[in-house]
Amino acid sequence: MALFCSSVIKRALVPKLTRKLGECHLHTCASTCAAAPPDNVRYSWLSAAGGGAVDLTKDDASGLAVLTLNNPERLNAVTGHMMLQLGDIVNDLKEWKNGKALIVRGKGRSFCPGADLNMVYNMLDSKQGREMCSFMHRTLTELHRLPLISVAAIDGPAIGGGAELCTATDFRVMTERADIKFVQALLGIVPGWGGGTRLTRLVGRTRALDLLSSGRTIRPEEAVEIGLASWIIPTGRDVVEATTEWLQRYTRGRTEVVRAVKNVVVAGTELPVEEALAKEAEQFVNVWGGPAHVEAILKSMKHKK
Ligand SMILES: CC[C@@H](C(=O)O)C(=O)SCCNC(=O)CCNC(=O)[C@H](O)C(C)(C)COP(=O)(O)OP(=O)(O)OC[C@H]1O[C@@H](n2cnc3c(N)ncnc32)[C@H](O)[C@@H]1OP(=O)(O)O
Repeated sequence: MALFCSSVIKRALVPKLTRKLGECHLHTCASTCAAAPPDNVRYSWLSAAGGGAVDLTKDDASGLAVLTLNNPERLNAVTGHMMLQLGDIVNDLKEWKNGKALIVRGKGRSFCPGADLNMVYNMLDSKQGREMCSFMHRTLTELHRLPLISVAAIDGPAIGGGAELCTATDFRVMTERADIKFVQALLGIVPGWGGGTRLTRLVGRTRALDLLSSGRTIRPEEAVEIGLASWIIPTGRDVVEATTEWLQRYTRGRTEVVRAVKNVVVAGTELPVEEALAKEAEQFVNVWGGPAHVEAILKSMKHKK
Protein backbone atom coordinates (compact mmCIF):
# COMPACT_ATOMS: atom_id res chain seq x y z
CA MET A 1 0.00 0.00 0.00
CA ALA A 2 1.35 3.43 -0.88
CA LEU A 3 2.64 5.36 2.09
CA PHE A 4 0.12 8.16 2.08
CA CYS A 5 -2.78 5.78 1.50
CA SER A 6 -1.99 3.82 4.63
CA SER A 7 -4.81 3.71 7.12
CA VAL A 8 -2.59 4.83 9.94
CA ILE A 9 -1.56 8.03 8.17
CA LYS A 10 -5.13 8.82 7.17
CA ARG A 11 -6.49 8.10 10.63
CA ALA A 12 -3.91 9.74 12.81
CA LEU A 13 -1.25 11.88 11.30
CA VAL A 14 -2.81 13.92 8.54
CA PRO A 15 -5.52 15.60 10.66
CA LYS A 16 -3.02 16.38 13.40
CA LEU A 17 -0.42 17.79 11.06
CA THR A 18 -3.03 19.94 9.36
CA ARG A 19 -4.22 21.29 12.69
CA LYS A 20 -0.74 21.95 14.04
CA LEU A 21 0.89 23.17 10.87
CA GLY A 22 3.52 25.73 11.79
CA GLU A 23 3.63 24.60 15.41
CA CYS A 24 5.59 21.39 15.07
CA HIS A 25 9.22 21.99 15.98
CA LEU A 26 10.43 18.41 15.65
CA HIS A 27 12.45 19.31 12.60
CA THR A 28 14.28 22.11 14.41
CA CYS A 29 15.67 19.83 17.09
CA ALA A 30 18.53 18.52 14.97
CA SER A 31 21.13 20.99 16.18
CA THR A 32 20.19 20.90 19.84
CA CYS A 33 19.31 17.25 20.40
CA ALA A 34 22.60 15.99 19.01
CA ALA A 35 24.03 16.32 22.52
CA ALA A 36 23.10 13.08 24.23
CA PRO A 37 21.26 13.37 27.55
CA PRO A 38 22.99 12.15 30.69
CA ASP A 39 22.96 8.37 30.97
CA ASN A 40 20.31 8.19 33.65
CA VAL A 41 17.65 10.29 31.86
CA ARG A 42 14.83 7.95 30.87
CA TYR A 43 12.09 10.45 30.02
CA SER A 44 9.46 8.53 31.94
CA TRP A 45 6.64 10.17 29.97
CA LEU A 46 7.61 7.81 27.15
CA SER A 47 6.22 4.88 29.18
CA ALA A 48 2.73 6.35 28.87
CA ALA A 49 2.82 5.43 25.18
CA GLY A 50 2.40 1.72 25.86
CA GLY A 51 2.06 -1.42 23.83
CA GLY A 52 4.49 -3.83 22.25
CA ALA A 53 7.76 -5.07 23.67
CA VAL A 54 11.40 -5.45 22.78
CA ASP A 55 12.63 -8.98 23.51
CA LEU A 56 16.20 -10.10 23.95
CA THR A 57 17.70 -13.57 24.00
CA LYS A 58 21.39 -14.02 24.79
CA ASP A 59 23.31 -17.24 24.31
CA ASP A 60 26.54 -17.26 26.32
CA ALA A 61 27.88 -20.35 24.57
CA SER A 62 27.73 -18.92 21.03
CA GLY A 63 27.95 -15.24 22.03
CA LEU A 64 24.90 -14.48 19.86
CA ALA A 65 22.07 -12.22 21.01
CA VAL A 66 18.80 -11.73 19.14
CA LEU A 67 16.79 -8.56 19.70
CA THR A 68 13.20 -8.74 18.49
CA LEU A 69 10.83 -5.79 18.02
CA ASN A 70 7.61 -7.37 19.14
CA ASN A 71 4.54 -5.33 18.24
CA PRO A 72 3.20 -7.29 15.27
CA GLU A 73 -0.34 -5.82 15.33
CA ARG A 74 1.30 -2.48 14.36
CA LEU A 75 3.99 -4.10 12.22
CA ASN A 76 6.48 -3.52 15.08
CA ALA A 77 6.02 0.24 15.28
CA VAL A 78 8.07 1.54 18.21
CA THR A 79 6.04 2.82 21.15
CA GLY A 80 7.51 4.95 23.95
CA HIS A 81 7.48 1.89 26.20
CA MET A 82 9.53 0.01 23.59
CA MET A 83 12.00 2.92 23.33
CA LEU A 84 12.67 2.67 27.07
CA GLN A 85 13.03 -1.11 26.83
CA LEU A 86 15.42 -0.71 23.92
CA GLY A 87 17.52 1.68 26.02
CA ASP A 88 17.66 -0.86 28.86
CA ILE A 89 18.57 -3.68 26.49
CA VAL A 90 21.43 -1.69 24.97
CA ASN A 91 22.72 -1.00 28.49
CA ASP A 92 22.47 -4.72 29.24
CA LEU A 93 24.38 -5.62 26.06
CA LYS A 94 27.11 -3.11 26.96
CA GLU A 95 27.78 -5.20 30.07
CA TRP A 96 27.60 -8.60 28.33
CA LYS A 97 31.20 -9.78 28.32
CA ASN A 98 30.52 -13.08 26.47
CA GLY A 99 28.88 -11.38 23.50
CA LYS A 100 30.18 -11.53 19.95
CA ALA A 101 27.20 -10.75 17.74
CA LEU A 102 23.73 -9.29 17.67
CA ILE A 103 20.83 -9.82 15.27
CA VAL A 104 18.13 -7.12 15.26
CA ARG A 105 14.81 -8.21 13.75
CA GLY A 106 11.09 -7.60 13.76
CA LYS A 107 8.42 -10.16 14.59
CA GLY A 108 6.27 -11.35 11.69
CA ARG A 109 6.02 -9.76 8.26
CA SER A 110 7.68 -6.41 9.05
CA PHE A 111 11.00 -5.10 10.32
CA CYS A 112 9.73 -1.77 11.68
CA PRO A 113 7.59 1.09 10.27
CA GLY A 114 9.19 3.64 12.62
CA ALA A 115 7.70 5.34 15.62
CA ASP A 116 4.17 4.43 16.63
CA LEU A 117 2.14 7.11 14.86
CA ASN A 118 -0.50 6.97 17.60
CA MET A 119 2.20 8.18 19.98
CA VAL A 120 3.53 10.77 17.51
CA TYR A 121 -0.01 12.15 17.23
CA ASN A 122 0.04 12.92 20.95
CA MET A 123 3.53 14.40 21.19
CA LEU A 124 3.79 17.09 18.56
CA ASP A 125 5.24 19.73 20.90
CA SER A 126 8.90 20.61 20.57
CA LYS A 127 9.96 19.58 24.10
CA GLN A 128 8.74 16.01 23.69
CA GLY A 129 10.11 15.89 20.15
CA ARG A 130 13.54 16.96 21.42
CA GLU A 131 13.50 14.49 24.31
CA MET A 132 12.41 11.53 22.17
CA CYS A 133 15.00 12.45 19.55
CA SER A 134 17.69 12.80 22.18
CA PHE A 135 16.82 9.49 23.87
CA MET A 136 16.79 7.58 20.59
CA HIS A 137 20.02 9.27 19.41
CA ARG A 138 21.76 8.07 22.50
CA THR A 139 20.28 4.58 22.43
CA LEU A 140 21.02 3.94 18.74
CA THR A 141 24.47 5.52 18.93
CA GLU A 142 25.31 3.16 21.78
CA LEU A 143 23.84 0.21 19.90
CA HIS A 144 26.07 1.15 16.95
CA ARG A 145 29.13 1.24 19.23
CA LEU A 146 28.53 -2.06 21.04
CA PRO A 147 31.57 -4.35 20.89
CA LEU A 148 29.41 -6.88 19.02
CA ILE A 149 29.14 -7.47 15.28
CA SER A 150 25.56 -6.45 14.64
CA VAL A 151 23.23 -7.12 11.73
CA ALA A 152 19.68 -6.04 10.98
CA ALA A 153 17.75 -8.96 9.48
CA ILE A 154 15.11 -7.10 7.47
CA ASP A 155 12.10 -9.15 6.43
CA GLY A 156 9.42 -6.62 5.42
CA PRO A 157 9.26 -2.83 5.55
CA ALA A 158 11.87 -0.73 7.37
CA ILE A 159 10.33 2.73 7.23
CA GLY A 160 11.04 6.08 8.89
CA GLY A 161 12.53 5.34 12.30
CA GLY A 162 12.72 1.68 11.21
CA ALA A 163 15.03 2.68 8.35
CA GLU A 164 17.08 4.65 10.88
CA LEU A 165 17.22 1.71 13.27
CA CYS A 166 18.65 -0.56 10.59
CA THR A 167 21.53 1.89 10.03
CA ALA A 168 22.54 1.46 13.68
CA THR A 169 23.78 -2.08 13.05
CA ASP A 170 27.06 -2.93 11.31
CA PHE A 171 25.39 -4.88 8.50
CA ARG A 172 21.98 -5.25 6.91
CA VAL A 173 20.66 -8.38 5.23
CA MET A 174 17.28 -8.37 3.50
CA THR A 175 14.70 -10.82 2.23
CA GLU A 176 13.11 -10.30 -1.19
CA ARG A 177 9.97 -8.86 0.43
CA ALA A 178 11.94 -6.29 2.45
CA ASP A 179 12.35 -2.64 1.60
CA ILE A 180 13.87 0.42 3.23
CA LYS A 181 12.31 3.87 3.02
CA PHE A 182 13.49 7.10 4.65
CA VAL A 183 10.07 8.79 4.55
CA GLN A 184 10.85 11.54 7.01
CA ALA A 185 10.93 14.43 4.51
CA LEU A 186 7.53 13.29 3.20
CA LEU A 187 6.26 13.63 6.78
CA GLY A 188 7.70 17.13 7.14
CA ILE A 189 10.64 16.11 9.32
CA VAL A 190 14.20 14.88 9.00
CA PRO A 191 15.56 11.70 10.58
CA GLY A 192 15.33 12.05 14.35
CA TRP A 193 17.13 8.93 15.51
CA GLY A 194 20.61 9.54 14.10
CA GLY A 195 19.87 7.70 10.86
CA GLY A 196 20.60 10.67 8.58
CA THR A 197 24.16 10.90 9.82
CA ARG A 198 24.71 7.15 9.69
CA LEU A 199 23.16 6.83 6.22
CA THR A 200 25.38 9.60 4.85
CA ARG A 201 28.47 7.84 6.17
CA LEU A 202 27.28 4.53 4.78
CA VAL A 203 26.35 5.48 1.22
CA GLY A 204 27.96 8.92 0.74
CA ARG A 205 26.60 12.42 0.37
CA THR A 206 24.90 12.28 -3.03
CA ARG A 207 23.10 8.99 -2.46
CA ALA A 208 22.04 9.97 1.05
CA LEU A 209 20.61 13.24 -0.26
CA ASP A 210 18.73 11.35 -2.97
CA LEU A 211 17.27 8.81 -0.52
CA LEU A 212 16.44 11.30 2.25
CA SER A 213 14.94 13.98 -0.01
CA SER A 214 12.83 11.68 -2.15
CA GLY A 215 11.70 9.20 0.52
CA ARG A 216 11.71 6.60 -2.22
CA THR A 217 11.67 2.85 -1.73
CA ILE A 218 15.00 1.02 -1.69
CA ARG A 219 14.54 -2.57 -2.85
CA PRO A 220 17.01 -5.25 -1.72
CA GLU A 221 18.90 -5.36 -5.04
CA GLU A 222 19.55 -1.61 -4.95
CA ALA A 223 20.44 -1.74 -1.24
CA VAL A 224 23.16 -4.28 -2.04
CA GLU A 225 24.35 -2.31 -5.08
CA ILE A 226 24.85 0.91 -3.08
CA GLY A 227 26.45 -0.85 -0.11
CA LEU A 228 23.52 -0.33 2.24
CA ALA A 229 22.85 -4.06 2.50
CA SER A 230 25.29 -6.94 2.34
CA TRP A 231 23.20 -9.93 1.33
CA ILE A 232 19.77 -10.98 0.11
CA ILE A 233 18.45 -13.89 2.14
CA PRO A 234 17.26 -16.64 -0.22
CA THR A 235 13.47 -16.98 -0.29
CA GLY A 236 12.17 -19.76 1.90
CA ARG A 237 15.01 -19.66 4.43
CA ASP A 238 14.30 -19.03 8.09
CA VAL A 239 15.51 -15.46 8.54
CA VAL A 240 17.23 -15.79 11.92
CA GLU A 241 18.80 -19.12 11.01
CA ALA A 242 20.11 -17.81 7.66
CA THR A 243 21.41 -14.63 9.27
CA THR A 244 23.13 -16.57 12.04
CA GLU A 245 24.86 -18.73 9.45
CA TRP A 246 25.88 -15.64 7.41
CA LEU A 247 27.32 -14.01 10.54
CA GLN A 248 29.63 -16.92 11.28
CA ARG A 249 32.25 -15.64 8.83
CA TYR A 250 32.83 -12.84 11.37
CA THR A 251 32.28 -14.62 14.64
CA ARG A 252 34.32 -17.81 14.31
CA GLY A 253 37.19 -16.33 16.30
CA ARG A 254 37.55 -15.98 20.05
CA THR A 255 35.27 -13.51 21.78
CA GLU A 256 38.02 -11.06 22.76
CA VAL A 257 39.30 -10.88 19.17
CA VAL A 258 35.86 -10.33 17.63
CA ARG A 259 35.20 -7.56 20.14
CA ALA A 260 38.62 -5.98 19.63
CA VAL A 261 38.10 -5.82 15.86
CA LYS A 262 34.77 -4.05 16.33
CA ASN A 263 36.32 -1.61 18.83
CA VAL A 264 39.06 -0.73 16.32
CA VAL A 265 36.48 0.00 13.62
CA VAL A 266 34.30 2.11 15.93
CA ALA A 267 37.35 4.15 16.95
CA GLY A 268 38.47 4.45 13.33
CA THR A 269 35.12 5.83 12.23
CA GLU A 270 34.25 7.99 15.21
CA LEU A 271 37.44 9.37 16.78
CA PRO A 272 40.01 11.91 15.58
CA VAL A 273 42.93 10.04 14.01
CA GLU A 274 45.39 10.29 16.93
CA GLU A 275 42.80 9.01 19.39
CA ALA A 276 41.75 6.25 16.99
CA LEU A 277 45.38 5.14 16.65
CA ALA A 278 45.77 5.09 20.42
CA LYS A 279 42.59 3.03 20.76
CA GLU A 280 43.84 0.61 18.09
CA ALA A 281 47.14 0.20 19.96
CA GLU A 282 45.25 -0.46 23.18
CA GLN A 283 43.16 -3.18 21.50
CA PHE A 284 46.32 -4.68 19.97
CA VAL A 285 48.04 -4.90 23.33
CA ASN A 286 44.94 -6.52 24.83
CA VAL A 287 45.00 -9.45 22.39
CA TRP A 288 48.78 -9.74 21.80
CA GLY A 289 50.09 -12.96 23.35
CA GLY A 290 46.55 -14.04 24.18
CA PRO A 291 45.25 -17.58 23.58
CA ALA A 292 44.06 -16.93 20.01
CA HIS A 293 47.38 -15.30 19.09
CA VAL A 294 49.51 -18.06 20.65
CA GLU A 295 47.44 -20.78 19.00
CA ALA A 296 47.70 -19.11 15.58
CA ILE A 297 51.45 -18.59 15.94
CA LEU A 298 51.97 -22.23 16.95
CA LYS A 299 50.04 -23.32 13.86
CA SER A 300 52.37 -21.19 11.71
CA MET A 301 55.55 -22.75 13.17
CA LYS A 302 56.37 -24.42 9.83
CA HIS A 303 57.25 -20.94 8.49
CA LYS A 304 59.93 -20.55 11.17
CA LYS A 305 63.38 -21.27 9.79
C1 LIG B 1 10.32 10.37 14.86
C2 LIG B 1 10.13 9.08 14.26
C3 LIG B 1 9.87 9.18 12.80
C4 LIG B 1 11.15 9.11 12.05
O1 LIG B 1 12.20 9.46 12.54
O2 LIG B 1 11.12 8.72 10.90
C5 LIG B 1 8.98 8.03 12.40
O3 LIG B 1 9.34 6.90 12.40
S1 LIG B 1 7.40 8.44 11.97
C6 LIG B 1 6.72 6.92 11.31
C7 LIG B 1 7.07 6.77 9.88
N1 LIG B 1 6.47 5.58 9.35
C8 LIG B 1 5.47 5.59 8.47
O4 LIG B 1 4.99 6.60 8.03
C9 LIG B 1 4.95 4.20 8.05
C10 LIG B 1 3.46 4.10 8.25
N2 LIG B 1 2.98 2.79 7.81
C11 LIG B 1 2.77 2.49 6.52
O5 LIG B 1 3.03 3.25 5.61
C12 LIG B 1 2.16 1.13 6.23
O6 LIG B 1 1.54 0.65 7.40
C13 LIG B 1 3.21 0.09 5.76
C14 LIG B 1 4.38 -0.08 6.73
C15 LIG B 1 3.70 0.46 4.35
C16 LIG B 1 2.51 -1.32 5.66
O7 LIG B 1 1.33 -1.23 4.87
P1 LIG B 1 0.31 -2.46 4.83
O8 LIG B 1 1.06 -3.71 4.58
O9 LIG B 1 -0.77 -2.10 3.88
O10 LIG B 1 -0.25 -2.58 6.32
P2 LIG B 1 -1.20 -1.53 7.09
O11 LIG B 1 -0.96 -0.14 6.67
O12 LIG B 1 -2.60 -2.04 7.01
O13 LIG B 1 -0.65 -1.70 8.58
C17 LIG B 1 -1.02 -2.80 9.42
C18 LIG B 1 -1.31 -2.25 10.79
O14 LIG B 1 -0.11 -1.64 11.31
C19 LIG B 1 -0.38 -0.30 11.71
N3 LIG B 1 0.82 0.53 11.55
C20 LIG B 1 1.68 0.52 10.52
N4 LIG B 1 2.65 1.41 10.72
C21 LIG B 1 2.40 2.00 11.91
C22 LIG B 1 3.05 3.02 12.66
N5 LIG B 1 4.21 3.60 12.26
N6 LIG B 1 2.51 3.38 13.83
C23 LIG B 1 1.37 2.80 14.30
N7 LIG B 1 0.70 1.83 13.62
C24 LIG B 1 1.22 1.44 12.43
C25 LIG B 1 -1.51 0.13 10.77
O15 LIG B 1 -2.21 1.24 11.28
C26 LIG B 1 -2.35 -1.12 10.72
O16 LIG B 1 -3.13 -1.18 11.89
P3 LIG B 1 -4.70 -1.55 11.81
O17 LIG B 1 -5.31 -0.59 10.85
O18 LIG B 1 -5.18 -1.41 13.23
O19 LIG B 1 -4.71 -2.96 11.32
